[in-house]
Amino acid sequence: MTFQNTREFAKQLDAQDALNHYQNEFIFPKVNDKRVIYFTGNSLGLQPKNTKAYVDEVMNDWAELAVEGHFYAQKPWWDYQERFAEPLSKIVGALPSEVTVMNTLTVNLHLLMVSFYQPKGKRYKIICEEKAFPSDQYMFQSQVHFHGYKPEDAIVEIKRREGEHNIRLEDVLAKIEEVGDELALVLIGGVNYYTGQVFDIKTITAAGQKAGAKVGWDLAHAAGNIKLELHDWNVDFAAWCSYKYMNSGPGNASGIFVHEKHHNDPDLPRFAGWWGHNKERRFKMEPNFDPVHGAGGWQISNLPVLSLAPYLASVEMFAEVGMDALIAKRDHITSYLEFILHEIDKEVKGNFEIITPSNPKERASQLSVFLHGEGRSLFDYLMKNGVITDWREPNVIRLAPVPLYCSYEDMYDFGQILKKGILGK
Ligand SMILES: Cc1ncc(COP(=O)(O)O)c(C=O)c1O
Ligand SMILES: Nc1c(O)cccc1C(=O)C[C@H](N)C(=O)O
Repeated sequence: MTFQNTREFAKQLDAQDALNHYQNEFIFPKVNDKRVIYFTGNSLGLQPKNTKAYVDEVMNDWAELAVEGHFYAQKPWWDYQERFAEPLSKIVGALPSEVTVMNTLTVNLHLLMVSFYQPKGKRYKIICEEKAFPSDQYMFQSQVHFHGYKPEDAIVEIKRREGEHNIRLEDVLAKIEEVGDELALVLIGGVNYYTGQVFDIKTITAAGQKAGAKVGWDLAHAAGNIKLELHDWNVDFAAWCSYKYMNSGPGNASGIFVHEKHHNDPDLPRFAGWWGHNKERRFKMEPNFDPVHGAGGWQISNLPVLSLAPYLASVEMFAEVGMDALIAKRDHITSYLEFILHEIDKEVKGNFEIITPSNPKERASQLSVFLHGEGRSLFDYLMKNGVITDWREPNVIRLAPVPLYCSYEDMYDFGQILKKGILGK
């Protein structure tokens, strides 16, 4: 399709967009009395209008039933997490028994590393991506320390080549081969938070496992954003947060995936708690731990139902929309945004550099743009004029045109505001 940088054209695309009406299901902040153009769903998704009803339901049940709500609430609290199995398994391409919701992302990755990072003899190294999200870097450092290794020896980063912004698949595979029988774990962000690069999860997982390692994924920027087939790709484990593309609210609960092949492994260590104990016998208060079969066996504490309520509202919306429809719009609107950026760049004789891969197979709902020659004042101008984006040092803005609530007209409007911000200076 040949794109045009006009309002009429953008409106035409909106009129043809089957997901366009979903923007009415969300609450947008306002700037200058106008709803904002929201590009930061990769950091914190917008609040869906129906979320409040899910939270109110728990609040009302708590008020009316108090402790009895565990068993007699409209959605009883004691097995509230089971409502996620079906819809969430579809979002991440898993069997229902392979997923559950609990804790928060970094905590879950630590807990999964208890099971899947078991350094022994010469096999103790972890491969991760260079400049992983800082929380992951701190996690790797503290995990290898905990096991008595030195981070500079045990953590192997896959580097970008000189002058390149993204990591090449061939370099990941070469590094796995090079580390070989010293490799205990590969753990990478499925979508890089800074560049938006999507990794080839299937190929990397197979290569890591061929080298004798376990392979896990941090799917913070992937869940609800890219097509995942975690079961078929034979991924050992994964975890994600729910507050970005899945719109569940600040700091909210995480999801985990543990492949079926590990469900009956008696030698797998894990940190246990009563919510991972045999569901039928949980309240018998027995002394010996008998894990729930499946990912549920990794649960520890009873559930933060108030934080799961918005997440449940979200997964039900995703089940209704379906990942295929979301992804079709995601690719189209991201390409339209890319086109707008190129057009404005020409008009202002600028020097924008989109550091996200241009190949649609290697990117999802994010374009990260190096604004050479521009400073933070441009970002401030955008924010003051109703474009919510984020700024990452040295001068990259990240733009996530989330398909559930961004419109093509938003992309056009953004281009006009950007142009004014640059030429008006
Ligand atoms: C890739 C990645 N990993 C980990 C985190 C940290 O998540 P949390 O604070 O929920 O543990 C984030 C975002 O905050 C992230 O983008
Ligand atoms: N969770 C966040 C927060 O509480 C404050 C600021 C940012 C965040 C984020 O989630 C950042 C996000 N992981 C990122 O990709 O930058």
